[in-house]
Amino acid sequence: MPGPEGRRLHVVAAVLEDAGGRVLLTRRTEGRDLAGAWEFPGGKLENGESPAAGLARELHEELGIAVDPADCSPLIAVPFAYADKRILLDVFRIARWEGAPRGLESQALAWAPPERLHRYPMPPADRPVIAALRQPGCYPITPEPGDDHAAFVERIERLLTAGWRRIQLRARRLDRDALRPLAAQVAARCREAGAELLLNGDIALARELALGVHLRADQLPGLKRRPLPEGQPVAASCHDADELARAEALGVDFAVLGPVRPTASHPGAAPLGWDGFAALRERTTLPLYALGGLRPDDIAEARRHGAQGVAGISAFWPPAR
Ligand SMILES: Nc1nc2c([nH]c(=O)n2[C@H]2C[C@H](O)[C@@H](COP(=O)(O)OP(=O)(O)OP(=O)(O)O)O2)c(=O)[nH]1
Repeated sequence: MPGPEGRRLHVVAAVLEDAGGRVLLTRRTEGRDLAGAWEFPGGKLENGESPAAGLARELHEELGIAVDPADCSPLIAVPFAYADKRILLDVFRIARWEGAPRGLESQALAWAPPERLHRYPMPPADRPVIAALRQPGCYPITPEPGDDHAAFVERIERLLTAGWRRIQLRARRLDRDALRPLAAQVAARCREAGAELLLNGDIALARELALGVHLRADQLPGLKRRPLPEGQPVAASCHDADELARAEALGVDFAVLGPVRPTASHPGAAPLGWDGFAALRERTTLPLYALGGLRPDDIAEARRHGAQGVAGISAFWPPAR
């Protein structure tokens, strides 16, 4: 593995979507790194080029299309360490272009429906990009439910009305018998709204109620395999490289990494800062939510550091009525 001092290549890549929402992938040709893998079209930035101008150049050279750099909007920038190099995979959505894409370098092209993207063998650095395209950008976490469960459920409904589609129910002070009916009620509301619900920590209850589970970091060493089948989401809370490696080896779907900033809920924890977050991001393919003193409008900054989005409690939870 290259050390942190190793040079980082700035790679720009494009998400081009057709009228039906399909995404253009190109296949890496023989004789290059990662030959045969499908990828987002693009390439290495040249000295002095702005990312959008470099991407327009690459798309013209590789696909014969004309793109105005003003039509490139940032999606996510993923710092990633391969065995022999470090890259920043800087991905942009392209709002419009002129010409029909053709493989001018003998590369195969495929228009992939978004729900099938994960079936194409792609470089490891692309996993968080696909997550940013397909998965919710925010992951609200509930505070403790307290005694008034009806008021709690009403606030969950407001989270759903606000458009959040992936929620963690975090009720560590309720015993399982008290949690079961509340979790079942919240799960029913989430299902109606087409939202995912992950239960903090309680694998057995998640299994019983067919929910997802969000694993605490201290649960990771005791698990030998992913505790729920594919299709039932599994996530993990992580704070360092070891925990991320454990979560990835278990096959979790995504992780929450923090704290990025100081936070009232974890006053003793040393904040990672965005640079610390990005350094940990380099060593894992897991889609990550950044956590710790963040708000929904921090999503653009989170994506500049390789997170697909932000998670949090207080900035998401609606006020009492
Ligand atoms: N274009 C593109 N490159 C990607 C993606 N994901 C990913 O890890 N990469 C990596 C592969 C390469 O190491 C680097 C892109 O560089 P490049 O396309 O100029 O190709 P290369 O390193 O093989 O260099 P060369 O042989 O063309 O000179 O970024 C992706 O989705 N699109």
